[in-house]
Amino acid sequence: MKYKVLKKQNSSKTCLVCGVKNDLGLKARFYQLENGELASIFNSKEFHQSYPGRVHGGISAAILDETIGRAISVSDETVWGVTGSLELRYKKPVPIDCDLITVARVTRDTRKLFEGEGEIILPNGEIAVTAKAKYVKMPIDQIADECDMAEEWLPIPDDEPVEYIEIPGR
Ligand SMILES: CCCCCCCC(=O)SCCNC(=O)CCNC(=O)[C@H](O)C(C)(C)COP(=O)(O)OP(=O)(O)OC[C@H]1O[C@@H](n2cnc3c(N)ncnc32)[C@H](O)[C@@H]1OP(=O)(O)O
Repeated sequence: MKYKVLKKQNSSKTCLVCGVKNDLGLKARFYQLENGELASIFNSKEFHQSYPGRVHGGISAAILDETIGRAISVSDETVWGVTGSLELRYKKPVPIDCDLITVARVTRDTRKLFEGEGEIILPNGEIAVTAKAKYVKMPIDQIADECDMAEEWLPIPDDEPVEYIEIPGR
């Protein structure tokens, strides 16, 4: 099924997952969808692998952590949080050299915490990895006290604007 993109989220400069200047990172892009979910897209590279040809489980954990954590911005972009817990189930190998879609949503939102779930979906529609995570809400200046957000948290120029995202298997 195809979903309309309502907004492309900002990215940071150096984050392992979204950092635009981190050449060894995933350079993932994050898109808010019309159905309230958040989708991320990244292309897995050889240097993300564990066994030959297979994305490292820690990389899958990282993309799920960030996609679920960012899903809170769909309803409130002033909320920031740090990961308190992350539980994963690795169901299928995730291949390298592949455009991978991760989709996430918030399942619980309280004054102090939010929880969410998400999955990495393979191009053939199979769900490769699922995760549930819990975040403790925290003001951004408490998470990163010496960070200048105007320099660190940037809109990404849209060379090729993405208007719709097809989520395989739906
Ligand atoms: C939003 C953008 C997406 C970002 C995605 C990526 C995020 C990251 O990678 S962050 C890096 C990894 N995580 C961290 O560095 C966090 C390190 N840990 C900490 O700073 C602290 O342990 C912290 C803030 C999680 C909790 O601090 P603490 O003083 O224990 O909090 P406290 O006020 O006692 O607890 C608040 C609530 O959170 C719950 N909680 C605390 N720690 C955890 C935990 N690890 N897991 C689950 N729940 C927790 C408590 O049970 C409490 O709930 P309740 O009031 O209902 O009992």
